[in-house]
Amino acid sequence: MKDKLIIFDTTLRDGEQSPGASMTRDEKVRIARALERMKVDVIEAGFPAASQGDFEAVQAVADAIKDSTVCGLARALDKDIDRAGEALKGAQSSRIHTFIATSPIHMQKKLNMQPDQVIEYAVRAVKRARQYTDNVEFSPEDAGRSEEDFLCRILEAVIDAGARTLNIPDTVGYSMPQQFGATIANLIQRIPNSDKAIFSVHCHNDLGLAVANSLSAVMNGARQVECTINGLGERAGNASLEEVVMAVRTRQDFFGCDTGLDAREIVTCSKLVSSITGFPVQPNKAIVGANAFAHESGIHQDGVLKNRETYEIMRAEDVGWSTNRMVLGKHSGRNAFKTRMAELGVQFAGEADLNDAFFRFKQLADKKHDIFDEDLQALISEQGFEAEDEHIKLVALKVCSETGEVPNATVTIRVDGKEMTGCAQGGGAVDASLKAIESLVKTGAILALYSVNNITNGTDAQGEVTVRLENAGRIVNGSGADTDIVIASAKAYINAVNKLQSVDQRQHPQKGDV
Ligand SMILES: CC(=O)SCCNC(=O)CCNC(=O)[C@H](O)C(C)(C)COP(=O)(O)OP(=O)(O)OC[C@H]1O[C@@H](n2cnc3c(N)ncnc32)[C@H](O)[C@@H]1OP(=O)(O)O
Ligand SMILES: CC(C)C(=O)C(=O)O
Repeated sequence: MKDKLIIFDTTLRDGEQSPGASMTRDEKVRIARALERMKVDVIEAGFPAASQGDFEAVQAVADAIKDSTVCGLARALDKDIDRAGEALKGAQSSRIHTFIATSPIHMQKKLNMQPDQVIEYAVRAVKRARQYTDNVEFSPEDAGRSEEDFLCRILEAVIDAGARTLNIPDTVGYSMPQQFGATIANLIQRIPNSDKAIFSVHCHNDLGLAVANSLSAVMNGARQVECTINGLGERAGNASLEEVVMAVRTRQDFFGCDTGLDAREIVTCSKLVSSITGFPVQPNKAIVGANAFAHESGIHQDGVLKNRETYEIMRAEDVGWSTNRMVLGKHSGRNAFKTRMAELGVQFAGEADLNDAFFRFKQLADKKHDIFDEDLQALISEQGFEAEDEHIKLVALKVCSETGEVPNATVTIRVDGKEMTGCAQGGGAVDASLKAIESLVKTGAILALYSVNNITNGTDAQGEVTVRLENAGRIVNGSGADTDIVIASAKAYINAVNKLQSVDQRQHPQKGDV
């Protein structure tokens, strides 16, 4: 039977201490419910003495949550502890978390207390908290910069006073993983009554080491980790819940313990916290970033298509993504391209067809950062147009358009292998270009419709132009796509002319007709 690692989520308390991340009572309840669905063991809902609003928020979370323990933070002061005790009255299972700083700098400069006085405050606070609940947690704040001997003294005293969880905070993110792990191991070994309490850690990310320090502590006997969704928290944040949980789960061989969390709720929780706080999740964030399970490069995509585990150590579905993603871009290869096309219902007749489409795809990918399904569909439908009786082809297009001047277009087309060039002016670059083409093909058709859709978003998006030509009762639609709207328009017009003339050819075949 594996050891259980308790997950103590402090998104609603330390997470809320991120400048700009404060939450209303109802928002806290919504997040708490999501955490409960994820089977988080302890939810630290706030600091009831901080304000009437936070008192009510903790009270509301305590009333709403049934399966997780609800915790409130309190300084080592009677008034704070009484406030926490009151706020948690309605909880099915409650915990009071009381703390006082133990580092020389905090004791001298902040608290203005002697070490013995700090121990007195701590013991008194734990005893008072025990009047409200058996479940009392004590934290020696700034333990990362505290003397180990003093930590041993104060922790032994608070265990005797009734604390059942001893949380060792690296309050300013100063510790190094090996050193922090050694501290945890030493405390467990040196404190005579340490077996009566669970050791916990609470690491900050000032040097980007919050998760590493937490995991090092787990390796050395800590059995509770305090963490937040998306790593939210004071300054650079706390250890990120999703990273801790998935590291321990993915490397059970290494840690020998696991959490009881339903990790499939992680992504939902992450999105909820991000939307409520307005803190976006960076795309390359482990586990919950948009790119965490996305592959763009051909070699990786090919590997993943052959066997997912070549480049994935977790399954996207196991943390709540619907699936992993193959992102098509300029680094992609044929295997991924063909697979995505098959998913879109496109089968290639043979290797030559695939190569042709793939070549056009790479050309597009060089022009455009993100290739979406719509881009691929446009690519294929264009390929379809070319396969039709396309005896007119666009060779070159030059447009002159400047303020105060009438736009001018020069177009070269190839008609049955013969190049011809024409010029025209127009009301705009598109108008001039279509008139220049018409001056060469002379369909006499009416332009019945012209529409532009940006296939995807962004200024480098592909534009898809549709034109409708009418001539002597015949109607054809043509379309063309390009990152340049004027070129897309010219392609669409020529596509429509090709269709028109192929209809003409079928009805009135005339050799050499343009
Ligand atoms: C590391 C952490 O994350 S700890 C949690 C941090 N979170 C917060 O501070 C958010 C909630 N805080 C608040 O709303 C306010 O700071 C309150 C209501 C708690 C206190 O407000 P105020 O009474 O105006 O005090 P203020 O914040 O200016 O100063 C803190 C006081 O608490 C004392 N104090 C700090 N920590 C503790 C402690 N653990 N136990 C006892 N006293 C403490 C300080 O020495 C200082 O006392 P002083 O005013 O006698 O010098
Ligand atoms: C209250 C304690 C656990 C804390 O938030 C810290 O030390 O960072």
